[in-house]
Amino acid sequence: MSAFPVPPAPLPSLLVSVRDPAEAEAAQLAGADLIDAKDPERGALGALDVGVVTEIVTRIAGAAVTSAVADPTPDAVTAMAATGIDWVKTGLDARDRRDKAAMAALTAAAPGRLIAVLFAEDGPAADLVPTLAQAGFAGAMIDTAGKSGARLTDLAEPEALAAFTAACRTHGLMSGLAGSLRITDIPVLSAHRPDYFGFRGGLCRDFDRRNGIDPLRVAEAVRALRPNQRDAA
Ligand SMILES: O=C[C@H](O)COP(=O)(O)O
Repeated sequence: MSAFPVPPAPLPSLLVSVRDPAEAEAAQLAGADLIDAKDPERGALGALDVGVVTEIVTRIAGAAVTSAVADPTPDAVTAMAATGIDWVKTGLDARDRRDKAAMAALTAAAPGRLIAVLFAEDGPAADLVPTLAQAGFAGAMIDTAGKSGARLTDLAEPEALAAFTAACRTHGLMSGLAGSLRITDIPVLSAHRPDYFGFRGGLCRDFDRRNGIDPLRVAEAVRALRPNQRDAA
């Protein structure tokens, strides 16, 4: 046995998607690690106006890490990066996944700060990770494109998720898992060791992602992520 204890693997962080500064503040105060600006009325990857994102950045004021969705064009990514957000997320659909030049143009618009959002509906993603790393993405996550039916766990086999997060670790990319997750998914999916879990609907009133964030559910998700950690208060 080693004389030195092996440090435990870092626990996944909690990303919560918010639509405005009030939700951002509520989610941060409830313990979210990563505040993600997104318009839930506009599907999986609805970008908010840059003015609203700037207000969210100002309201959070460094109390949590921030991210925001941008449309998949260099101009949109540049504009979102200029808000002062930490990370910019942009979707890569099945066609975008094959276009290396377009990927490089996107990452050049937010060097070191762009996260690729892949969709579970497009199939396994592990094989794409080396290409994403080469194109300059800082991270990659899997989400679901559809937000009214199948969840991540319906669309992706555990082996595919494990291969994806492992490939991200190998290639130095931050990894995330999302897609109509519920708090009860956390213990099961934690086995894949993603860097973060992305939530919206599962932390909203009535589990409807168009409703407001429920801070009690955010706090419950934090407890599920850190079962051995006592509340700070
Ligand atoms: O980035 C994460 C998404 O906002 C997750 O949304 P959802 O939990 O409603 O699928």
